Amino acid sequence: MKETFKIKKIILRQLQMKMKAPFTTSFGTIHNKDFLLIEAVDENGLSGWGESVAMGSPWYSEETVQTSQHMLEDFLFPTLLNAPLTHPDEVSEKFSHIRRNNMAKAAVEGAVWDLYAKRTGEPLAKALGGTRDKIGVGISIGIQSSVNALLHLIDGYLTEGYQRLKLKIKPGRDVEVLREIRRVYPDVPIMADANSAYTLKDIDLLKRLDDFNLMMIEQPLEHDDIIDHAKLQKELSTPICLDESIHSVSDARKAIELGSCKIINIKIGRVGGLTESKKIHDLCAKNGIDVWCGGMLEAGVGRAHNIAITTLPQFTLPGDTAGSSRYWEEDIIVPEVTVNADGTINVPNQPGIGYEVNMKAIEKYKVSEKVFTA
Ligand SMILES: O=C(O)CCC(=O)c1ccccc1C(=O)O
Ligand SMILES: [Mg+2]
Repeated sequence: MKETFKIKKIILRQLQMKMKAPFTTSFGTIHNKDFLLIEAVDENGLSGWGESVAMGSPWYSEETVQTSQHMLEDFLFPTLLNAPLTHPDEVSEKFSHIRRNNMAKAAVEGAVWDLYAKRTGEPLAKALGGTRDKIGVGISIGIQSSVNALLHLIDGYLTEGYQRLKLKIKPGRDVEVLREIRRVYPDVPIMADANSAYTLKDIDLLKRLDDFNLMMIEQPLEHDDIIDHAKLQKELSTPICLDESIHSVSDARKAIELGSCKIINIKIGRVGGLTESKKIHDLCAKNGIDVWCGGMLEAGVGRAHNIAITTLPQFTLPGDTAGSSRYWEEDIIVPEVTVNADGTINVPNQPGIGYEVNMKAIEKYKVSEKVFTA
């Protein structure tokens, strides 16, 4: 019989960390990262950790730090506290009567996965069915004030070893920028992420992107669309990757059926957790759809979860999980995440997420703290 366990206490901390450099996408600029950290404690006093990726403002998705806090405090924690569990897959089942709010759900589900793996004494990557001991990573670079500034950044990141570049684009900062970057770097793997900045009216411009031998174009059209993306994919030779449009394995199935994309970016928070991420991964593996792990400018706890999920076999393309020092003066885990000269990250083999939380750093960046008990 499987051992049952219960979450007896949850500590919810809000943190604010200043980014080393502001990060600009087509939807806006992020200077400070506001987020929630969740510590779920079992009957033995063992803790599991999760991180919410909802931002301060609803520009990438509808969730914010405050809406996540509301969902967690008023709906998700009460559902979970004291409920007998045998496996973390049961968490998303318990949450299934609550619509959406995937980032809030994923944050606490991630804490339960970490706790479960610590209880069984295995790395989270193994608990998830991961098979790699290293993962390949690229770098996502925000929109810069000039092409020269972008070239300077690219030079540094390629020297560090990152395996591919993801360049953020928006109308007016697309064809010319990519042409210039391709001129200097004819062979570097490059992808472009539009964060929904275009519509089908821009089809002629989007077709010109086929000239740049891009690995993919990520989420060119509306955040909730899969129909127009299917029309666009028929017109482009560059593969379309969906990010914002995919919230569940059911969304993924429909997008694949329609031909809306050839690649899916899995973000644990966007799809409601690790269990749903695994389901999307398995569906993509069956259908020959390449998968990679997207990033949400995570601090160390979220970064560790991204590393763990990326060890699954269908994560065939480099992800956005860069090293801690790309974002932070000081991260909230020990050791920090570092990237090898060949653009890989070593997957930790300690139990759970495999990194210690840095309580001193957490105290330093903490804005508020609340404790919930069964
Ligand atoms: O964490 C990273 O480095 C990736 C950053 C990134 O591209 C991103 C950051 C915030 C919101 C959306 C996105 C995105 O992938 O679209
Ligand atoms: Mg994206």
